[in-house]
Amino acid sequence: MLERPASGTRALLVQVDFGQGGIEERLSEVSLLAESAGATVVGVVQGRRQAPDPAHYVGKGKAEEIGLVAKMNEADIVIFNHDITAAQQRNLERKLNCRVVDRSALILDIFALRAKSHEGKLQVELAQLQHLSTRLVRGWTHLERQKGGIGLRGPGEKQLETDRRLLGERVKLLKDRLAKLERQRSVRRRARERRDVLSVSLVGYTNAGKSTLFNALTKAGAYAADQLFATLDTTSRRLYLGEAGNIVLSDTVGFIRDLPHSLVAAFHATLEETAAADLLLHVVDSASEDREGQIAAVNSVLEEIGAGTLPQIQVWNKIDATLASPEVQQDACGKITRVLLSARTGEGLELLRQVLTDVALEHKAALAAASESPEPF
Ligand SMILES: Nc1nc2c(ncn2[C@@H]2O[C@H](COP(=O)(O)OP(=O)(O)OP(=O)(O)O)[C@@H](O)[C@H]2O)c(=O)[nH]1
Ligand SMILES: [Mg+2]
Repeated sequence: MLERPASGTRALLVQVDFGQGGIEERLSEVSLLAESAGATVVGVVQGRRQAPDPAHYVGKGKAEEIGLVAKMNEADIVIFNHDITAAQQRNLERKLNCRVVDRSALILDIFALRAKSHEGKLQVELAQLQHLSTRLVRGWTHLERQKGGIGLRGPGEKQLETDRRLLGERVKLLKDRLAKLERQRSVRRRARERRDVLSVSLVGYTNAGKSTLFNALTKAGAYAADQLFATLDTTSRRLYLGEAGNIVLSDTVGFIRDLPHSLVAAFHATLEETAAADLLLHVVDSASEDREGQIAAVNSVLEEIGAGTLPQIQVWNKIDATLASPEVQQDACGKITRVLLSARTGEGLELLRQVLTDVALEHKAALAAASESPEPF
């Protein structure tokens, strides 16, 4: 449904500074997003504003500059690293004479490229249709207001109604199928819970190194790459920890700042699985300039999916790039807060294994104590 930038698509990036800071990091992130979608970045236009312009998002002069740079660099698309309204998109496309894509559409696009499992594909399609349906409605009201409905009645209106109805039917079908898969999944999860195995989820910003760490710990061949959203489907593996026995470790989809809401909604089953863990290992790219911003973005998605209060230990990954030493850090009460390691070189991996072993042993002891204590009735 959404047009996908074909590989080799020449993209011009637009980043507007509203005084929120971290512009360099935002620019390098959107470049990586564009490349992850298969595009080649041919230029960047930056601007500065107090607030978005209602009609064109950017001002008139800036729009002209974007048009010029796009033409000069033979750009096929202009990517705004912002969410723009359907009306702004239409106005811009007309003005720039070039296809315009916003940040949400770009992220949805990458998810569409990456989805492998049946469930993942259904979730992405649902998110795309929901993104589209808000645009149909918004586009409609916008035109209605402008032209008092004239020119929108008759066959055109019928077409829009039909599109909306078909869209609604497809959305309902997808939701039903996903609900069925979710029921099956919760049966599997209950079976796992009955075995009283500690379940640990790797969560974190996209590209932090979750899959690399997952592979290093479990020797599984999960796909790890220098791309955003390399992982979409949750993979779980048993991890043997000697005296503590087995735990279940899950590799999950990465988070990003301003994750499109339709995606969070469509992926809520996958995300809920994250929320069902006993412990979260929050993997952080400690070498990123935007480290603190990424940690905050991940914690806010965790809150959104009801996982904000789960026990969490941060794993500061990529210490080979920061030259820090492997280390376990604790707070004033002795609670473990951080493990510094490198999933790539393996430095500090043993420390993390030991931390997990201790948590698993505590979990076992707590379960044993609970089963020994008399039933409440
Ligand atoms: N220097 C360095 N690079 C690392 C380390 N761990 C992972 N990487 C690199 O970081 C990039 C992302 O790694 P992934 O494991 O795919 O990251 P992820 O968190 O699973 O990413 P998504 O699945 O896209 O959310 C890859 O290029 C890895 O090689 C590390 O310890 N040091
Ligand atoms: Mg991954």
